[in-house]
Amino acid sequence: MNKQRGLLIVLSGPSGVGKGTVRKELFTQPNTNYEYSISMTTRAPREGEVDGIDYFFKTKEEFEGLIHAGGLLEHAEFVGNYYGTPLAYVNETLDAGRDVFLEIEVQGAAQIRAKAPDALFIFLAPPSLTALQNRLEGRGTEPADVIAKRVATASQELEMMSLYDYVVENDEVQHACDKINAIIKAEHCRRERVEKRYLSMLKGE
Ligand SMILES: Nc1nc2c(ncn2[C@@H]2O[C@H](COP(=O)(O)OP(=O)(O)O)[C@@H](O)[C@H]2O)c(=O)[nH]1
Ligand SMILES: Nc1ncnc2c1ncn2[C@@H]1O[C@H](COP(=O)(O)OP(=O)(O)O)[C@@H](O)[C@H]1O
Repeated sequence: MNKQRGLLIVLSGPSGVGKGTVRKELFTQPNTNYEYSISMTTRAPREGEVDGIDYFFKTKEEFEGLIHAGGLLEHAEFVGNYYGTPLAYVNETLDAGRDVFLEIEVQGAAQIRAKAPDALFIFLAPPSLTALQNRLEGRGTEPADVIAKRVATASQELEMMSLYDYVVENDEVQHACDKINAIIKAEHCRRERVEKRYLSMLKGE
């Protein structure tokens, strides 16, 4: 029998909710069987960010070239910059039977839902809008006007929550990680059960 294709896991949510923090924590834990897909962006690197680890940093022209060449699974413009997921890496990894973990904003997640409805969609939600604003201010990576734009965008992003398979509140990082791992495990069990049922139906059992 062919190796089962990996599961595409999409973690999304508003800027500042803690997606990056939760994702990094998930990847420090043993027994994570998923691979992180490093995104492309035209945003300038923040202090300490490394090309090829945090993002593949691209010029606007390079990014637009990738869009036209069909090199991205999804892409979106977020507060003045492009962000996108490399298509070849995702397909190759899934075809090799390994799960792929994307950490992206909501417009990109909606594009993936249209193209790959069998992906697993998890929305990371803040305990409150005030907590979200505090986290963005506390991170200190953006000036006040950019924070204001990100908070304004967050209200629209939160409205997309109901389109996701699961909503996980990021109250405490470890708690959010435990919930995400439990969801992924449960999804694998569900898929195995569906496949078994389908195979036995094909065999006429
Ligand atoms: N659509 C899409 N969004 C992405 C991608 N990579 C990152 N993002 C999202 O773009 C938004 C801005 O990212 P960034 O500037 O790094 O800020 P931060 O995530 O708040 O630290 C965040 O919501 C990211 O999750 C991607 O490949 N595609
Ligand atoms: N559960 C949490 N409780 C308190 N602060 C958090 C939590 N998760 C993340 N943070 C903090 O919030 C800020 C934004 O987190 P980050 O991971 O950069 O968000 P995102 O990637 O969604 O934009 C960071 O300063 C981070 O340390």
